[in-house]
Amino acid sequence: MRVHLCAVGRLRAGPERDLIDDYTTRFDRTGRALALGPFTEHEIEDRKGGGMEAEATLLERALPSGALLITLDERGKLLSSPEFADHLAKWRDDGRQDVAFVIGGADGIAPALRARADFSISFGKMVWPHMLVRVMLTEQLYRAASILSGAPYHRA
Ligand SMILES: C[S@@+](CC[C@H](N)C(=O)[O-])C[C@H]1O[C@@H](n2cnc3c(N)ncnc32)[C@H](O)[C@@H]1O
Repeated sequence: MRVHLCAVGRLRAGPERDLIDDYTTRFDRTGRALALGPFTEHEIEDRKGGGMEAEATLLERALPSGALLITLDERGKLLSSPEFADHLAKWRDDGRQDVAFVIGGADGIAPALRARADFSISFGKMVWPHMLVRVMLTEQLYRAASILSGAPYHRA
């Protein structure tokens, strides 16, 4: 199952980029034997300042057709890391070819796009900067792959 991240904003070189590259490299390596990955990032940018509606249009365009749509949203579902790993495994075992995680911009994800999500994940009730949410998601993807492979990275 290919894993996509569709996110608002371009992440330049720096600590967040380094962390994401590290976690996604690890995820791809660990996920290969589990039929998880590769990971692909799709960054969108609305240069006209059209807000979350314009961003939603660009995000929709970036979504691979037929992908399972998962939004990252503070109003979403709280999961433990093993539960997240179980969800990934279930989506893969259901025969999904692509799963796309969507992270919004400063104003969040437009309600219409949120409404059509297959699932929504919360990293807690607090609002995090979107670039940090990218880092957290990629770490959790690597952690999930480690859990599913039986590697000792995750200690509950
Ligand atoms: C700065 S936040 C936008 C917050 C905005 N008030 C909203 O209503 O979504 C940018 C993006 O980061 C992600 N995000 C921020 N906090 C999050 C959390 N606690 N759980 C999951 N995703 C979060 C969401 O995708 C959000 O669209």
